[in-house]
Amino acid sequence: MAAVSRLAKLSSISYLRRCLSSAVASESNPPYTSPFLPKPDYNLIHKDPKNGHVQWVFLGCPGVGKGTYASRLCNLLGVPHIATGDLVREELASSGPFSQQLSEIVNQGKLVSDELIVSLLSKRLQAGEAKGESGFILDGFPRTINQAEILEGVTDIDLVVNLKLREDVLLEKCLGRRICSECGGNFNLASINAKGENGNPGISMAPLLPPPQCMSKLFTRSDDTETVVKERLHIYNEKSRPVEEFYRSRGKLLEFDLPGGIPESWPKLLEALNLNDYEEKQSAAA
Ligand SMILES: Nc1ncnc2c1ncn2[C@@H]1O[C@H](COP(=O)(O)OP(=O)(O)O)[C@@H](O)[C@H]1O
Repeated sequence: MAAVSRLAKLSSISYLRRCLSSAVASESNPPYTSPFLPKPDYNLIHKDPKNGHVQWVFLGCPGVGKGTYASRLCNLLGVPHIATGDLVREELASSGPFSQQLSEIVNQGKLVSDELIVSLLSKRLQAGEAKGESGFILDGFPRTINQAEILEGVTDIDLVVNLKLREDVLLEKCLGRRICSECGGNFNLASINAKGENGNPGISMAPLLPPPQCMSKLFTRSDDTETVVKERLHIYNEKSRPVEEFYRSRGKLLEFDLPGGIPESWPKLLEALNLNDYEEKQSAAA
């Protein structure tokens, strides 16, 4: 973005480098190893995932549920959930210097410049570092090959989860999405019953209804209209789909086809991540 100087770009990228490498290099916390690397060390994740050494990325089309599943995993593993879409919306709401430009970009379903996203992400990491955070699950970043290369230049990502769902279902989910203006909770009013097609099974998802106290405070994201969602899906295919191949070729991509709503998908995702026992132990200890 023109308003962000090249110097600011360089300093934010170097800040990202410092933050991320300090999280990786801490001696008391040896680097986390993903169970999906070519030579997996399944023990590490079961020993103490609460040590914060999770450096994961969630990829997937708009509406697939990156935020829902990434935030559940973050709660389970005790690491921060960093969603660049949330950072963009916070910046928009703050009426700061970029908010006008951002609102035009977001409401057309386009991507914000790599420069500005890296700058917002760097600020978020700086704030987290000040609070003693380590590890992360990134949701919605990287979204371009350039962003993936910047990230690769500053730290090792252990695992990239690619959530997948049919495009007709993605559209219905985005149109049904509602957010509570008070608690920030994400809900969905859509009741999805998509028939099987091309040899693939049908898919059903029950609505994710808000509690009664949120009902009157629900709003729809301004970019969740049919035209804008279709544009976001188009941009995903053009700019973000290549990021899947970027990680696939590095042996870091875990493909996960969502079998249904949260009740069906969450246990299967934990199983795919080798975390099902871990959740049971956590609940027993709680
Ligand atoms: N990594 C990124 N690069 C560029 N733009 C981004 C990025 N992350 C978020 N955005 C902007 O914020 C908007 C909302 O992002 P997000 O909440 O992740 O939505 P989605 O449901 O499309 O995954 C995007 O459409 C885009 O304009």
